[in-house]
Amino acid sequence: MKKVGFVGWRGMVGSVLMGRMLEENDFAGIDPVFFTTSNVGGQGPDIGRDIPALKDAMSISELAEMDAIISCQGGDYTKAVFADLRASGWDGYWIDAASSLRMADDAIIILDPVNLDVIQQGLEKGVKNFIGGNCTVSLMLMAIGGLFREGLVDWVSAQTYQAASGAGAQNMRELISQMGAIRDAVAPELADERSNILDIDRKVAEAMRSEIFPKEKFGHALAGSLLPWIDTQLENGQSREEWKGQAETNKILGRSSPIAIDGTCVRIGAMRCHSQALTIKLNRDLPLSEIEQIIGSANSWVDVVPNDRDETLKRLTPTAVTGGLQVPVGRLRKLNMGGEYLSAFTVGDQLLWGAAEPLRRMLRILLGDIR
Ligand SMILES: NC(=O)C1=CN([C@@H]2O[C@H](COP(=O)(O)OP(=O)(O)OC[C@H]3O[C@@H](n4cnc5c(N)ncnc54)[C@H](OP(=O)(O)O)[C@@H]3O)[C@@H](O)[C@H]2O)C=CC1
Ligand SMILES: N[C@@H](CC(=O)OP(=O)(O)O)C(=O)O
Repeated sequence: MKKVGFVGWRGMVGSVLMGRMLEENDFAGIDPVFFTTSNVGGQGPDIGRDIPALKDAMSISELAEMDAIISCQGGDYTKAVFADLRASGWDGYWIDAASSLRMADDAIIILDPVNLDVIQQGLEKGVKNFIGGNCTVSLMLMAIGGLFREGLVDWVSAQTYQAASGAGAQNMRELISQMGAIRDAVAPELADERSNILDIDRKVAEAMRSEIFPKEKFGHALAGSLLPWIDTQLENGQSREEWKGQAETNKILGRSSPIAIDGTCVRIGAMRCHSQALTIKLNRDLPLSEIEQIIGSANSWVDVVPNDRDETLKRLTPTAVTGGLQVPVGRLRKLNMGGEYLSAFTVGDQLLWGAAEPLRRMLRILLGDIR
């Protein structure tokens, strides 16, 4: 029985992880120990069997008793304990949803349907740090990993439509509050079918620009609008989210000669699904049917949606995809620029493949259940 410590299990990503682990009976093969930063001695989650009281997530000696630790607690927590834990001589497996350790030389970014070979080679070499990738990058690779696997990609430009969940649980709540505030600002006019739409529009804009509009978390109106900047500003003009596209994709794929990936990352008012419009420069002019076959056979979750209006609107939206592991990719067509220029649109649940799912699967890899 492997002792596995869980930190951050009651947060948003952690709760999704717990739900998936229960669905997949992942607790059966391990001896789980739950940690907390706020409620030492309290009750852990209901996993259908007795578990010890919550342990102190800041205690290096208690963490050091674990064979593996899965953290969904966030980057600040990782920065606070990881170095001290390793310095104490702890040699267990560290599996983390936070970005802090992703680009470290002694860490592998985990997305096993795409890079199981890289993970296995790392394990053979003694790598002990396995970090979940950025949600946008992971979902892009789940969608078009087949094209990378076949060596067909010259470059990718990704224009993203990212959900509120990527900014955190409180931001999801704020998005809904913003929607409510907009509706409340024009409730009488909406109830009157004869009211003037331009009056409604003016009142909505006034409400969204007003001082009392709920925007503490996002800093701006997201509902009824969009925010074309995610994460911090870099000197080269990219946002950090945009920078992650190339850096993490190439690390996940284990490439020494990087493939160029770039685009504009945009926050929109979806709840937990990130969408992306991809322009892919192929190095060969392959027939679309062959491209669809390569994309669709890359893993068990990618789902090629025919480039048909009704099918697209039924299957390729955040509403259709939310809460599911399938990663649909559609709008596949050659662009006017030429036969090597492919357009695609993909949607994925960023709390599943974008956060929790690679972590639980890494545990299964360590247990020898995924190979
Ligand atoms: N949100 C996302 O889309 C993604 C997030 N990540 C990473 O995962 C980390 C955690 O993200 P996320 O799950 O969104 O963070 P949350 O804020 O939901 O949870 C983090 C921790 O906050 C504490 N907490 C305090 N109040 C509450 C409350 N009311 N309900 C639940 N937990 C509470 C809990 O710690 P305790 O029990 O110890 O008090 C919890 O583990 C991020 O910092 C990021 O590094 C990675 C990929 C995607
Ligand atoms: N930055 C992502 C969410 C996230 O947590 O990313 P990362 O794991 O790279 O910090 C978003 O806002 O949608």
